[in-house]
Amino acid sequence: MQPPSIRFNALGQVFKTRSGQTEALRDVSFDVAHHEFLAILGPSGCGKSTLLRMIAGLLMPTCGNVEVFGMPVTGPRDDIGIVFQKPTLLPWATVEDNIVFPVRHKTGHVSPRDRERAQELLAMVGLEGFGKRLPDELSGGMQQRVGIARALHMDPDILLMDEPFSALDALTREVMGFDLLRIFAEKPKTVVFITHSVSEAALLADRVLVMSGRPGTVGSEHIVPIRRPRGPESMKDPALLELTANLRDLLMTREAA
Ligand SMILES: Nc1ncnc2c1ncn2[C@@H]1O[C@H](COP(=O)(O)OP(=O)(O)OP(=O)(O)O)[C@@H](O)[C@H]1O
Repeated sequence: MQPPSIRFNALGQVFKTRSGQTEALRDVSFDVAHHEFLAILGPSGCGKSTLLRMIAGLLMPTCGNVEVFGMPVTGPRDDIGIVFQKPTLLPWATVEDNIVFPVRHKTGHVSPRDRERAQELLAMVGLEGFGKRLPDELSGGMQQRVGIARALHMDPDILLMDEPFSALDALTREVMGFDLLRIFAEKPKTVVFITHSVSEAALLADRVLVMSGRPGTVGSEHIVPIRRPRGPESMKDPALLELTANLRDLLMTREAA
């Protein structure tokens, strides 16, 4: 069996600010298995984004540690891709140039193969033929697809997604969820996916962590009891509906607390 891709060891995070200190996370321990899709749910401010930033090496924990592939994280790494709530594309660069931006940033040049791969990824995210457009010429959903293609371009082993669909309308969001299922079925990755949508978490993930807070800690974990491949019909699966109802109850209780 493969060792876990990500491991949190008794991790804590205290932010010190001019107005005092905030204990954002306390004693967080969990693993994310190789090619597991883990969704994280939890009340606002319980530290979900903070967890992602620590996996990505953008923030160091104040106690405990986070390991990626068995090594403590000490800084940003190339084998982790990140998709944020907003795609933050360079407005003056074409869609294709945005997708190859990380490789240009890392190596200083872009090869014909890099451009070919950008085209393949555009097709994969449903944007074939849009490579020469500027971001402003695309809808919010299309821009978010470009952000996903950019995160996949360096073929990262781990993909971190922080509420990637929260700025989208409900229908686009649902379509993007099904697209993600297809993309990861073609090319499995270890994914950590933060969302406030219970049904999105249950549809996409192998396992759902529900955090409680604050300080945030792991409240409970739930295996998603439906098989892959998944699609629109999975939304009607009684096991998924039961899990969704349970998660919703849990979150309501936690939000109220
Ligand atoms: N750089 C920072 N400096 C000070 N406090 C911070 C910083 N980053 C996060 N925090 C605090 O840490 C706590 C957790 O924040 P975080 O953004 O991780 O929560 P979250 O669960 O992702 O919230 P949401 O669901 O609303 O996006 C919050 O109380 C936040 O104010």
